[in-house]
Amino acid sequence: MEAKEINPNIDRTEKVISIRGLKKAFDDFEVLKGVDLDLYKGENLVVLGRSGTGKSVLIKIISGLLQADEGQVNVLGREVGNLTPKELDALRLKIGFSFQNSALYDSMTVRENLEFPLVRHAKEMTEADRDRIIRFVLEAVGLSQAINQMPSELSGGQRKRIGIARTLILKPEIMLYDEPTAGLDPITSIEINKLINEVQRRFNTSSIIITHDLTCARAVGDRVVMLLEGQFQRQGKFEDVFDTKDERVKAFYNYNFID
Ligand SMILES: Nc1ncnc2c1ncn2[C@@H]1O[C@H](COP(=O)(O)OP(=O)(O)OP(=O)(O)O)[C@@H](O)[C@H]1O
Repeated sequence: MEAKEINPNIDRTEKVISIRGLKKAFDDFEVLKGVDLDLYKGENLVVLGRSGTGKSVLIKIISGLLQADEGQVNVLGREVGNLTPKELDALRLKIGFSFQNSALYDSMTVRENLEFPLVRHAKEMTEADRDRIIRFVLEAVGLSQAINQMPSELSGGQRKRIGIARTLILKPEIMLYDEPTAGLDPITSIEINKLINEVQRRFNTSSIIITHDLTCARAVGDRVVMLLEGQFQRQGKFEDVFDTKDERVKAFYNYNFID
């Protein structure tokens, strides 16, 4: 897979997420030991790390699903830890989550799955507008023909696309992708990587992509950071992150390309 052509439209004067000194422990197990992180407007930032290093904990804290023990977590100009539940709900509407399992409702058609967030959060919208937006996001993910299908009739890659369409429907400013290529074959993974880049360009989103798939990291990351032992040890362009004598980083790279 080709390396990412860095998005020329990144605005490095505007941070959509800014984290300083973030710490999080569960009982006496310190998962995040003082993490600093900035996400710039229009940027795709990949967070790499082995299983259990705290990548999911990080995005749960960003979205207010978990409380930090220490540190500042600023998202779209708001300090997440200080928000009321109502303010947090409003902030979350600006964040699109693409979950590992796509989180579709199996008993609803694709159209109904996409309609669901609009019915909940854009109650005043006319049916014609809803229909137009549903068709627009389906076209954006390349699945216009699936509108009346059930999720069970779709492949893993197609379900992932519908999951992404459902997050796009509320026009998020930030996208959080949790292991977007997990469980997908290599060709479908490449298609999802392309889609992540298309979403970035077309919807002008800023994204955090958490993954341990180096092909994905290389294909979608304008910048890559590596979470190791509770801190970001390396950051930069994909090639720079792995241009190191650090055995832990080299082991991660070699393991990924073992097969
Ligand atoms: N609510 C919780 N209570 C207790 N421990 C937790 C909780 N959430 C996460 N952990 C622990 O924090 C550590 C980091 O978990 P996390 O899910 O963030 O890992 P990850 O890097 O996303 O890994 P994976 O790639 O496997 O999803 C793990 O050891 C996990 O057991």
